[in-house]
Amino acid sequence: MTLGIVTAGESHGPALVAVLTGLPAGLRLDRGSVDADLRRRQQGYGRSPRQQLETDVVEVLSGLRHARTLGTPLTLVVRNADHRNWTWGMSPWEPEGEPAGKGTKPVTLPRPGHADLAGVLKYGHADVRDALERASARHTATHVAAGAVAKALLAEIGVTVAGRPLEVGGARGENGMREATDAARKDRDTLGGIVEVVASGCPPGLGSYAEKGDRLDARLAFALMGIQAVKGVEVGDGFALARVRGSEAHDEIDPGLVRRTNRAGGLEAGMTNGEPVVVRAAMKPLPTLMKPLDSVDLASGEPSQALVERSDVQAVEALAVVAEAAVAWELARAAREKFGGDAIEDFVAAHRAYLDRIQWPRTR
Ligand SMILES: Cc1cc2nc3c(=O)[nH]c(=O)nc-3n(C[C@H](O)[C@H](O)[C@H](O)COP(=O)(O)O)c2cc1C
Ligand SMILES: C=C(O[C@@H]1CC(C(=O)O)=C[C@@H](OP(=O)(O)O)[C@H]1O)C(=O)O
Repeated sequence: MTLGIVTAGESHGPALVAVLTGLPAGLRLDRGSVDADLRRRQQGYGRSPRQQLETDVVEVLSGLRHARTLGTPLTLVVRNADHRNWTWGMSPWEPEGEPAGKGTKPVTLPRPGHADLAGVLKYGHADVRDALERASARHTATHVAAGAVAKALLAEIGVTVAGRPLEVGGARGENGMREATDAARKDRDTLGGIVEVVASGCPPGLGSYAEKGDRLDARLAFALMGIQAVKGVEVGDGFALARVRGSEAHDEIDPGLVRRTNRAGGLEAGMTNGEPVVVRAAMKPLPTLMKPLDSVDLASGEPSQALVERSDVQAVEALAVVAEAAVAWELARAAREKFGGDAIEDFVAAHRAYLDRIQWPRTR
């Protein structure tokens, strides 16, 4: 038994969709909690005016009745309010009438750092928009909705997951991050940053060392690296561990099987070890600059400048929410693999029986 997800949808198309499989029946979902996470993802200092156009809320098309899962595919939809400005430009069928609104002219000025150049070459598109629409991080909205479902499942076994921004453009602290954002906006530039996600309450033994695809550290890295603009992932003390000795790197074990430190970020040999899971993700500066970078016009082959669109100056707070959802999803997937069950009661009972077997948590 495992969780599966397929998402679809373009940034300015009618809607974004996620189909989730492998959920147990009887899991209670709270619409307000899903919408609250969608709202958190839209917030953050430095977001684009697009966020004023959108009020992301979840719609459910299947798999849920009276707020309880049916154990069948759960279909989540988040509509794009901005689509009303793109009905001609993003029409799924041959557009009718005269070109109107946005997206009517082909984009031929690829932005360094975005999907634009490799996307048109790979798929044979004449219009960069055909690549950027799906590459856009807009569809992280559906992953956040899925993450809210995963968090509801994890809550049944006492696991909580929380993401937060640590740095924006090298600056720490709320004021520092805001100042850095304001300075970049003034210079018509963009920033990246670092986020951290901590999951508490995981029992030892989620994930496995059996194959590399089973290793939870590898799966978390994949889940985080799969988010747009994430270029580095760190588990626990990560890169810093490479610079210290073993005596300073590992987490010694005390009676009660607790650790004095958590440099491993709660993961050893691809498994949770009972300590909080701690992972970080590094985001590069966003590719759409108001002061555009040099590029080439694909229509003429002549030197030019990249497409200037509205853009976030930075989206690190949004990334913290998306990364939280990604970690929640991977942990929920590992928990489904370990505890199984068609009904939520079976899942919870299997978790309880496991804790009883390993006598967790241990008392000193
Ligand atoms: C929450 C979020 C918001 C983003 N907003 C923008 C944006 O407004 N402008 C932009 O150029 N890139 C934005 N990006 C990043 C691009 O989607 C990303 O850089 C692009 O798809 C290329 O993929 P890569 O950076 O992973 O190579 C955002 C990413 C995330 C996670
Ligand atoms: C729409 C969202 O993020 C978008 C992600 C994005 C990109 O290139 O990734 C580019 C921008 O799109 P637009 O040009 O429509 O403003 C962001 O606003 C969102 O997060 O909801």
